Amino acid sequence: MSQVSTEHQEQIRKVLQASPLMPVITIQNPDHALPLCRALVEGGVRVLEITLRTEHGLEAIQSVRAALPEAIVGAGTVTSRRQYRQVESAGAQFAITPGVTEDILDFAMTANVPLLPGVATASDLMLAYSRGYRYFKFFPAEVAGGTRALKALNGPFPDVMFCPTGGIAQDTASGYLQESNVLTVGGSWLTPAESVARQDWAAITEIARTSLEALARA
Ligand SMILES: O=C(O)C(=O)C[C@H](O)[C@H](O)COP(=O)(O)O
Repeated sequence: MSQVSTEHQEQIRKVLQASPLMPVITIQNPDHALPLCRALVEGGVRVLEITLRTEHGLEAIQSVRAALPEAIVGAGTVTSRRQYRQVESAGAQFAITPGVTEDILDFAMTANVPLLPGVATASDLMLAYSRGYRYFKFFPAEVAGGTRALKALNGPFPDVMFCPTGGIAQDTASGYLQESNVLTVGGSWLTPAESVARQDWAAITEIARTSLEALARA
């Protein structure tokens, strides 16, 4: 079986180590992409997951990459080869899938940018682990067992590290980060829809800053 390159795995490790928080960003209005991402970076959070949940995702990746060189931009909700190629062309520095298929795991090995595959079960993990993947998004984290599931998965897979995402909030993030197999935590709580709709970028910066401060105290 083909194996993912150590270079791709190194790149993903560096991304996950660059920030304890990874905001999950869904762009409803293309004009919001840049000020929103700038606000997060100003608050100290520079690894960003911009999802393809809306039609504005690709354009947002492109504009943020061009205007915010200090940010590390990943593309989320990638579920097909076609989308993988599109996010690479838009300039994404890594891709994230909510789950795994053999097809996407194999395709990602041949791609230019590395994949952070999403897993929810030991079976998902085995599919990717056998191909050399060691870094994963754990999704949907809260409903798939939260920190107890991560502790349990650490038994059979002690050399695997996670970015849990899904249902995590500011006050539960630190509990996840205390797990030995968690490098960073993802979520949409860093970009509340009401603040974005009001274009209250100062509030976004403040949430990023206070979330980081809370982790530093924990
Ligand atoms: O869109 C995707 O590709 C996903 O994998 C799902 C998101 O990462 C989570 O749904 C975010 O979870 P919340 O923080 O609970 O909003």
